[in-house]
Amino acid sequence: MITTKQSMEDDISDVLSSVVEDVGDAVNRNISGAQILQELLSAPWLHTLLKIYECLSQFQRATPSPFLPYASGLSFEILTVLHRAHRPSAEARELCSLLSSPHVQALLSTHDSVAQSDYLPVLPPLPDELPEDEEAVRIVCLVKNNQPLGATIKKNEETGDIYIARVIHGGLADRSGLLHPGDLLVEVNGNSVVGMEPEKVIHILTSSKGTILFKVIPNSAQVSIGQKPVYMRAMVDYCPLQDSSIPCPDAGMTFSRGDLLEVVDQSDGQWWQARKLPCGASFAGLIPSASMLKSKHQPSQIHTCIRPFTPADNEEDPTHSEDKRILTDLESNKEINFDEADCDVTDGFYLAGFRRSFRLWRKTCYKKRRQSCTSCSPTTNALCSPYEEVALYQRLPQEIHRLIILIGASGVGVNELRKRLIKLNPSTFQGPVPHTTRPMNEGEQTGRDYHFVTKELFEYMVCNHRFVEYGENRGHLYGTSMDAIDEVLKQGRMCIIDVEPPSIHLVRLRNLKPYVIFIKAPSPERLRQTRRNARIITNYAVNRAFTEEDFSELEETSLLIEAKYKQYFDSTVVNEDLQDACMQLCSLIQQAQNEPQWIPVSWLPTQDQ
Ligand SMILES: Nc1ncnc2c1ncn2[C@@H]1O[C@H](COP(=O)(O)OP(=O)(O)OP(=O)(O)O)[C@@H](O)[C@H]1O
Repeated sequence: MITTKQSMEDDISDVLSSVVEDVGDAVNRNISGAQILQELLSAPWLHTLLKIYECLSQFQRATPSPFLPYASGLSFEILTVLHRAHRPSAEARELCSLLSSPHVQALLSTHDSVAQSDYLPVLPPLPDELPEDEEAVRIVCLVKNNQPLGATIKKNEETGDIYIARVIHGGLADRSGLLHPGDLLVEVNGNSVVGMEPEKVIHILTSSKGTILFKVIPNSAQVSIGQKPVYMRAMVDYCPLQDSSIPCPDAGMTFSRGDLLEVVDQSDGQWWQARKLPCGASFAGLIPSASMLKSKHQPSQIHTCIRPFTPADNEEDPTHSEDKRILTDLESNKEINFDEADCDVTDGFYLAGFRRSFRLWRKTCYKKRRQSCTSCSPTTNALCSPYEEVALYQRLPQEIHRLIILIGASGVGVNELRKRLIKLNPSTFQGPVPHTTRPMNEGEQTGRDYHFVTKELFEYMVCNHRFVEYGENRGHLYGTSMDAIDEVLKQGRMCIIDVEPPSIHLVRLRNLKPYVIFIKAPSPERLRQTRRNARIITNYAVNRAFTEEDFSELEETSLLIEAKYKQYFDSTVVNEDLQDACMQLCSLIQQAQNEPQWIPVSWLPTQDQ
């Protein structure tokens, strides 16, 4: 019967072909309507459909079945025979090496598992006495692998009941879909757990091997809402092992400032579940919620200045009161005017912001800086929100470029790198023209060398928060203004600035969307090797070689900046070889401008923009 049916299906297209033929004959005999039927039946789509149908029926009939369920055994036998051979041929040796390779053996073993339908571990039989009401109790059988179970339990002290407190996202319990927070645990592996201490239950769980059988009463109020992950940048460090309030330290996740976290569960007001990105772990870990973490971290007491404080900072600047300021050029042993140009022109483009006078105000003691240490410290700011919600953002071609900020310890090479970048492509990269209250020198132009302004105007700009940074040196004020940055960006160029780390938060603005690159000092040995012929500018001398004290201070400051501000860094470049560092910077900047990057959600364009 089946055979007849199959052969009928086989021949169905032949039958149809003959129908077409017959209809063709009918057309020849001028039978009405036959023409239409013929066109229909000879349509290519109908033939394609029939072909597919035939293929499917053929596949259904020829269900593949294993020729031999024990391919590994056969391979073993062959290998034994080959090993026994006295003088095996080249082919036999090749076969021997093929069959003993781990890949082939794994393949054969997989073949055998499939052939024997050995997909799952054999589960123990369900208990005989199942209650009538199936909904009342759920029997859950989980097969333990090397992963933790991924669930925490808690005890109701009044009733002695043990509940599932939390199911870790992506863990074994979560993937089973059978255990949920609030489920009442009745038995584990046949042991009643009612009234038992949670530690004892955990002991049963950890000491069980293979399968674990749970009897639970499902939480009837349970609502499973699939939460959309939220992405956060950690602004503080966290270690669950040092946190006595965490309900289960083993389930906790360590993170440090700057880490990107994918928060997958925020249903608990105190403990969230998150994964660190880029994602290595398949399951999440417990982290304190923002409010919880905030309550743990009280703002730190003292603001540490980033440059180590030296005794010289306490001394009055000897040149401060002098009208004519002098520096010594150690190479030529000459006294030089401190306002002497240290400028450059490349391809007709003027390199602004590299004047000695401008760079020197930063080197004056911190007491003369016009920033208040407490208000400028981003640490206090960061502690206000231990997580910063972020989202992927890609700049659109019509948008202005993101502001590029280089951060680094004094002397690490920030100015050198910035200058090299601008020289490399002056029509793309540019620095902002600084403001100063010092008088204009001969040959200088306002808006090119500096924006020369009156003290009153400078102070007015300060009051209106127009400066990213400003300071005083030898009686004159110097600063980098927001307007100067905007000017570069509006010209369609990429603005590259370097700021002192405490000023980062002042430029973390939606319109600038800064991309911060930390210029890191290389290892102590490489630092000394590479800077053998380098020259630095200090408060009293230009072109002075690095001293051992300079190197130590640079290393210390570099570490300090990294430790304190890394949550603001989008990337890091180690300035070992200048050319390499410059190339790395170029590629990072291109990525920042043209590829998706994580930015705070508060910087994302709003709908009306
Ligand atoms: N990778 C490097 N290899 C060798 N020399 C370097 C390297 N990077 C920078 N230098 C040299 O080190 C000296 C100091 O660099 P630079 O003036 O750029 O420091 P800086 O970080 O801008 O410091 P400051 O903020 O104090 O001005 C310069 O002579 C510079 O050419």
